[in-house]
Amino acid sequence: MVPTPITVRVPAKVNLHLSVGDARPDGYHELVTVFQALSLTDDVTVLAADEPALEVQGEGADSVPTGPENLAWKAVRLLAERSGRDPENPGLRISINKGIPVAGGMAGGSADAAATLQAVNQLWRLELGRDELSEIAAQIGSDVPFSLQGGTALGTGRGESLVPVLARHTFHWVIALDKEGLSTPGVYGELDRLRAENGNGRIGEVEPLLEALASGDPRQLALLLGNDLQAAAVSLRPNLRRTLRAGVQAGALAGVVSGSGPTCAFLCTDGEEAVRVAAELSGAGVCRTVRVAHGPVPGAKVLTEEPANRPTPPQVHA
Ligand SMILES: C[C@](O)(CO)[C@H](O)COP(=O)(O)OP(=O)(O)OC[C@H]1O[C@@H](n2ccc(N)nc2=O)[C@H](O)[C@@H]1O
Ligand SMILES: Nc1ncnc2c1ncn2[C@@H]1O[C@H](COP(=O)(O)OP(=O)(O)OP(=O)(O)O)[C@@H](O)[C@H]1O
Repeated sequence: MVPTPITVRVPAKVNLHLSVGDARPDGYHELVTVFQALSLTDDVTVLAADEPALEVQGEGADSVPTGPENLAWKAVRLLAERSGRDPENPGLRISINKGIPVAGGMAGGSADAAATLQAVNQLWRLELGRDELSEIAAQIGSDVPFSLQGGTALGTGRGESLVPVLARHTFHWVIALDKEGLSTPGVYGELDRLRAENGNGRIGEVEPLLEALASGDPRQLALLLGNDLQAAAVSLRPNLRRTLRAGVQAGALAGVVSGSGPTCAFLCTDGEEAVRVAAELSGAGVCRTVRVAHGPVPGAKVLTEEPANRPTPPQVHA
């Protein structure tokens, strides 16, 4: 019997706190970060097929590679090797429906890799547990374990070592997408360059932010959002300064560049206020598109409903 296709929904992430240490000998930077999974999602469907194929639809689909460099194929190769299948001909077709901005600092490719791990684990009945999947996820990329786990988590090492964090209540966000993406290694490289030139501007300790998350008060959390990569992203994309200012002028409590950027995330007092801020920011003409989102949401999850029933995320075109 041909197994039924498996669809997994997987969230974007924002780093509420991203403290970047020095570059390590392996080229990675030591991080202390707090991830939150947001309600912008990709759906990844995996089904058995004679010829391997990968198709991408949705937000930014044209700029996503469909060949072996797609992180979803990397996930398949690792699971095939582990289960004694041919990594070059795994007998799978993958279909990705993107709602997460591509190259936006929201872990879009990592999300698809995490979703593929979940889907193929189920399709091939591998019965790999959470820890095993997490260990494979870390071989794909630093953000992939968090895409599997979701929620709110403290990440250390290169970001792959996770512990869940208590976050009371739901937080409401406005997400401003820029015209083009930024390269993650390029932004880390720019931070190294800026630090060599100007010394070590670093955000503070993570503990006050963890307390704000536990209190559930968005006003307290807003004061503590911070990202060491922000200066580097702004240096490479100076228009982000204007976007960050415009979000706060529109009524957000605070704004921060998401991960390596160029997406900016604005924290708002509640859901209604987020919709209002999104409309105003959209009218300011500083970014390509504005979305509203909330978090935390769960990590990669097999969908029991039909993907056709997927709710359309609220979207405001700038
Ligand atoms: C910016 C963040 O999104 C914040 O969560 C992540 O640090 C990036 O995670 P990612 O996209 O999964 O990154 P990876 O695929 O693991 O690494 C891509 C490149 O980013 C840089 N990189 C990544 C993670 C890290 N802790 N230090 C780094 O310097 C390295 O140049 C690396 O070659
Ligand atoms: N499934 C995928 N979806 C999107 N991009 C992918 C995928 N697989 C590989 N890529 C490549 O990865 C690059 C970065 O895309 P991605 O959307 O993961 O960036 P990002 O969100 O900035 O990543 P991160 O926040 O993890 O640093 C893209 O330009 C694309 O070439």
